[in-house]
Amino acid sequence: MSYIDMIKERARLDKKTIVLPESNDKRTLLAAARIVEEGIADIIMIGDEEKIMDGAGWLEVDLSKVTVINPKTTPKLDDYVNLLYETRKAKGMTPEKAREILLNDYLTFGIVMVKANDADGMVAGACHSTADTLRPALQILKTAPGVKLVSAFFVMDTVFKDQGENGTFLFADCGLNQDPTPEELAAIADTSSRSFKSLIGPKPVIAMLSHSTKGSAKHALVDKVVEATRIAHEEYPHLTLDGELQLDAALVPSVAKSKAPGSSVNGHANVLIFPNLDAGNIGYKLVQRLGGAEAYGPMLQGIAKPVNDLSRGCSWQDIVGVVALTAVQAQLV
Ligand SMILES: CC(C)(COP(=O)(O)OP(=O)(O)OC[C@H]1O[C@@H](n2cnc3c(N)ncnc32)[C@H](O)[C@@H]1OP(=O)(O)O)[C@@H](O)C(=O)NCCC(=O)NCCS
Ligand SMILES: CC(=O)OP(=O)(O)O
Repeated sequence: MSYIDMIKERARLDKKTIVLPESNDKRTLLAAARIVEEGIADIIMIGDEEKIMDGAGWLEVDLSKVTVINPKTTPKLDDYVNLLYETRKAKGMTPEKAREILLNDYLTFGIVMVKANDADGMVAGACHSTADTLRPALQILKTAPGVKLVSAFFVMDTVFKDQGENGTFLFADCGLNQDPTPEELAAIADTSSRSFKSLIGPKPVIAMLSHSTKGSAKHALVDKVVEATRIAHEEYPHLTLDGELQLDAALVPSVAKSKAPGSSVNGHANVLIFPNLDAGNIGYKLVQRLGGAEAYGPMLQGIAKPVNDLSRGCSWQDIVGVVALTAVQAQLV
């Protein structure tokens, strides 16, 4: 069974309700139909029911089992206005602004539904930038208890079944934190280890990636990863983690032996922590587009409730996968 089929099976065991607010996006409509058909999650779409059903008609898909909420007609609007106002009033939110936002911004509407426990999670980003998708989620849902930093990871299901966890890896941060400090990189390694255990496999082996292996290059960029590795060892001593490592020293045992003898990673990394968002975002797209991997994400970790993003380049199948993963995250909240 493929990785994502296993995740779908887990999602079906305790069905959750996921909001897909981008009801004007064809891939989202196709995904919604498939998700309900396969029993992966119950789906709520936001918008005008007639338009959504017209779209379904054009695409020849059945959305009769999807719940549609229209912000303009829902009796819950006043409750949501109050919730958004209360959550953001210290940041200048007024009841009038909250109403205006909720009537016009379906992403924020979906996030407020999750905050109000009227849905278990949300997936969006097929036709919104990551910044526009994640900003309201961070502002309204905030971090999970005990977590300082939210970060974004991809589940990468590669064709290399003898590597990673049966070919599956976690890559972070590929979507949110642009230039994490050493402390933040160490924290990303820790939350990535937890995400790996909950979604991929029992034994995360974490590589702190760099263009240098164990001092082979000198530069401030290298110093940052060396310091992040030191902090990770100090703060999270239970992790199997090493750095600074080049990608080949992280993934190829023979290269690890020559470049980083004695490394606890030893060429068997299944969690790759990138030094910044340029490396992470370019890295995941290379593995997806030239390496033929399935890429599910950007998934958020460290946020209070599951809200996940998509690439604007996603397929409808990617959306189905991210919804299944979101439903499993929701089972674990
Ligand atoms: C997401 C992003 C827009 C947030 O930055 P921003 O718009 O400047 O927003 P701010 O820094 O003002 O943060 C907004 C809120 O989110 C919170 N926040 C931002 N980043 C956070 C993080 N990593 N963890 C936890 N909270 C965070 C802030 O504390 C702030 O909360 P507050 O308003 O209650 O004080 C920004 O990090 C970004 O653009 N990241 C890159 C996204 C991207 O393009 N990725 C590539 C494609 S995947
Ligand atoms: C994850 C990502 O890169 O998103 P987008 O392609 O939408 O910028």
